[in-house]
Parts: sequence; C-alpha cells; structure tokens
Amino acid sequence: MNATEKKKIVIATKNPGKARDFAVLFEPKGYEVVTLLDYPEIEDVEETGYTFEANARKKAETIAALLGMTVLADDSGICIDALDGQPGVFSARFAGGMKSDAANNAKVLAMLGSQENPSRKAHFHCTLVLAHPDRESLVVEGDIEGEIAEFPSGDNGFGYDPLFYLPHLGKTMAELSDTEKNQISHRANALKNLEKSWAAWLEKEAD
Ligand SMILES: O=c1[nH]c(=O)c2ncn([C@@H]3O[C@H](COP(=O)(O)OP(=O)(O)OP(=O)(O)O)[C@@H](O)[C@H]3O)c2[nH]1
Ligand SMILES: [Mg+2]
Repeated sequence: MNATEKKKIVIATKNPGKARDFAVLFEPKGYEVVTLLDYPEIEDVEETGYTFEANARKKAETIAALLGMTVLADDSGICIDALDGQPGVFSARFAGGMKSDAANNAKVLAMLGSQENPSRKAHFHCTLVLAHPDRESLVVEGDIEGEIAEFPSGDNGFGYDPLFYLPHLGKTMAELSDTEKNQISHRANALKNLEKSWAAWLEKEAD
C-alpha cells in the first residue's frame, strides 16, 4: 500500500450519526470509513438481544460472515438512573419502531416530568465488537457520564445528544463540535479500549 492509499474499515451500522462519529474518529488514523449505508442491498440485522454486547456481536458477526471480511459494529444507548437504566438497549426504538430522535427525547422528558425531583444522572454506553469470519470476536466498552437537561439544546450530533448535559463543560453533547464530541464520547472511550487490543487481534488473524 502506498502512503496516500487509505485503509478501509467496515462499520456495520445504518445510523448516519454513528457513521459521522466513526469518520471523525478513524479518518485521522488514515482510514476510510465504509458503513452499511454504502451497501443498501444488505438487510437490517434484527436486534433481538437484551444486552449491548449481544446486539453488537450479532451485527458484527452477521455482516462479517456476509462480506467475508473484518467488520466493526457498535451497539449503544443512553441509560438514565431515574428510569432504572432505561432506555438502554432500546434507545433507538424507545418511542416506537420509527426510530425518531425527537419522539425519543420527548418521551424521556415526559417520563422524568412525571416524577417528583428525579435524579438527572445518566450515562451513554457503547459496546464495540470487531469480528472476522475465522476469529473469535473482540469486545470492548466505553461510557460517558452526564445529566439529562430540562430541554433539548444544540444542533450537532444525533439521538439524545441535545438532552445530554455535561456539567463540567456547561454544554449539551449537541452543543459540541463533531471533533469535541469524539474526543470524550462513549464511542471515543470504547475505541481507545479497542486500540489497546486491536494489534494483537490482527496479528492472530494473520496466523
Ligand atoms: O445522542 C446520542 N449520541 C450518541 O452518540 C449515541 N449513541 C447511541 N445513541 C442512541 O442509542 C441508539 C443506538 O441504538 P443502536 O446501537 O441499535 O443503533 P441504531 O439502531 O441507531 O443503528 P445501527 O448501528 O444499529 O444500524 C441511537 O439510535 C441513539 O438513540 C446515541 N445518542
Ligand atoms: Mg440498531
């Protein structure tokens, strides 16, 4: 490979917000990010698991087997203390199968609004699974702590970012630039953990 040629990483996601986060995370490392948005013919992998790992594993391993190559998948969500950790693995579909970010945010605010003085504590979680048809998958995790704001603010990011308030920055995640979000996010933290074990895993692949 010459110096200008980019390495490719396939991410098993159809979420354009995640695709953008991964592009910001991988491009400085010299990777071109390819996602399932580039393979519209591939059908959705049904998320039947009750854990982030089960769903990330299913997405990564199904697509790795289909494409015959190394694939990374992300299963993530927001866990809210006052809602006993909901919406968790159901974050994308919290307000129904239409996966509407606005409806999901409105449902969170309504549920917190029905409690008296609820804790606003929450965290985002991300599980990443790196899979190859001939290898045991590699699983890593990352989190970020924050609070649920009283109302949405900011236009960047996706999902629950407009509600996820970071007290030490005095901003919601959606008020950060893409680069700022991807220095501190659950996805960035999971990727840092992936980088620690990735080289050894790739070496095994070459056996
Ligand atoms: O504000 C947010 N900032 C984030 O950084 C973030 N990461 C995850 N989430 C929420 O959690 C769901 C994941 O569900 P999920 O892992 O099943 O992904 P998805 O169904 O959207 O796409 P896919 O990757 O499965 O194709 C997403 O849809 C969002 O609602 C986020 N919200
Ligand atoms: Mg999904």
